[in-house]
Amino acid sequence: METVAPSAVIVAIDGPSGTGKSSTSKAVAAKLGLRYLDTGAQYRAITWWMITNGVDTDDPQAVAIAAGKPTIVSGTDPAAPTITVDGLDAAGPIRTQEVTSRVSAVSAVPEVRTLITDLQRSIAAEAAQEAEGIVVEGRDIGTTVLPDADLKIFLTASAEARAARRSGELRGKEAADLAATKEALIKRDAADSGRKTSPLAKADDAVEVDTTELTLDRVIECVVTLVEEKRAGRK
Ligand SMILES: Nc1ncnc2c1ncn2[C@@H]1O[C@H](COP(=O)(O)OP(=O)(O)OP(=O)(O)O)[C@@H](O)[C@H]1O
Ligand SMILES: Nc1ccn([C@H]2C[C@H](O)[C@@H](COP(=O)(O)O)O2)c(=O)n1
Repeated sequence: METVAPSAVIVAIDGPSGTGKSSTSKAVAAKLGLRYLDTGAQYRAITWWMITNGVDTDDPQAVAIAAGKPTIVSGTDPAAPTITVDGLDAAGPIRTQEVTSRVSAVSAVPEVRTLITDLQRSIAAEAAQEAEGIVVEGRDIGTTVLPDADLKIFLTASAEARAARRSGELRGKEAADLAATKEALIKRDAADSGRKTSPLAKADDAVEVDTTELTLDRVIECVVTLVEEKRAGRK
């Protein structure tokens, strides 16, 4: 029988693209001594594998057949998260524009979701047994992957704020204009929210935090407080 450390805490952080899930989750995990899992990176990794192996990402059947082939490994240290595919470091390649534009199609394929969801659950279970717990961020963590999480957070922000944040990241690199960035965000959110299998959604028992007018530090502080309250309430 699996044993869970009595103090272990499982935190699910979901929300649309650019709301601050990764930045917040990493910082909260680091501050509280928890592990950290970026589930978007796993969907990006399998997408990258499909592209480099010539699988047509617009063909759900082809994606489903290939889904079990790559081995994806996530490192969960919030100070240095890692992701490998078949032993290769995929941290850089999974952030390309090509992967970003194809990841929603690949992640909508049920066979892909089943495999990645199982992987996510095993990583969370290991963190609950061997560590103080984990912060898992994504789109369907509170609703599907870890419905019994101790704390569920759903981050939101206006499309304008999210596009401005993303453009700030891209400045000097791809120099994407604000309108195009906003349009791409809205398109990806619509695909992620509209798919049949475990779409992007707020769990009924999630705490919603609108980050539009909040600094990142304020959001981190807010989530740390919610986790600490949850832990204190269990003593
Ligand atoms: N509250 C905030 N105020 C200002 N900038 C923020 C805030 N939260 C996050 N950011 C910045 O916005 C950008 C996107 O944040 P982050 O990558 O954490 O979002 P995300 O929700 O994980 O996005 P995605 O789902 O696309 O991976 C980063 O440059 C981050 O520093
Ligand atoms: N739990 C998750 C996490 C991510 N995805 C898909 C949908 C996203 O557009 C894509 C990339 O995520 P990001 O790196 O932007 O957080 O991965 C999902 O379906 N479920």
